[in-house]
Amino acid sequence: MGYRFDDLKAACQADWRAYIEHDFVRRVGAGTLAEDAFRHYLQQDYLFLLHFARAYALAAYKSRTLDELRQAHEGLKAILDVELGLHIDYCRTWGIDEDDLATLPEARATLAYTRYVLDAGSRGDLLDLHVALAPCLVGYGEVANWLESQEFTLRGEANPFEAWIAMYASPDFQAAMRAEIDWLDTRLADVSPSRFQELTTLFRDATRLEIDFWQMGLDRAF
Ligand SMILES: Cc1ncc(CN)c(N)n1
Repeated sequence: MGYRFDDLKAACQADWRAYIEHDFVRRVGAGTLAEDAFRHYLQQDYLFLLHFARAYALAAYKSRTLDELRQAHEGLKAILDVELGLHIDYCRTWGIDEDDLATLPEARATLAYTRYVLDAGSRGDLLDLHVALAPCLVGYGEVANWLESQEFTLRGEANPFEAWIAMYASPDFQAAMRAEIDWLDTRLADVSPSRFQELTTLFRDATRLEIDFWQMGLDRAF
């Protein structure tokens, strides 16, 4: 019997729930997050996305087939042309312009998470890299779905974070999340128990670094 993406989540259930249901996320849903905490998060997320674009470029380098190269190219385009573009527009509505973004100091949580993923991808193969990237892509899709299912979530214009939730609940983002899960399900089906343990460590570490990223926003930490 092969492994699936859900087995990775099941192996790190407590960390995964702590990530998806973090206080930062709850306050975004309820519309009660302090504005300066959200602004700090948005600024650091710009730096995060730049490094994640590099991770997709690394996925291209690690590719062995034309299909894998195309997949890496699509991932890179999705970050550069869609998510980063939306992010820059969205930052503007929060009073942060592109020049401010270009000169931001990098917080430790941003540094730790992004370099961890790039290192995991450099040392390992394409599957290691995808597993290290999965909490990012799959996690935010799940955060949006979880918020949409919660009674405390304030919908519509009354919630200052509505557009942020909508971005990750959008059909495009959800489709990208499902495609990533399908790809991981196919790859994980063939791995041995010891390889699955190695991948679980990567997945757990990346999930814990996502938790630190939310906390960095709440604490306005550098
Ligand atoms: C920290 C973080 N993790 C995930 C995502 C969703 N791509 C993001 N924008 N920022």
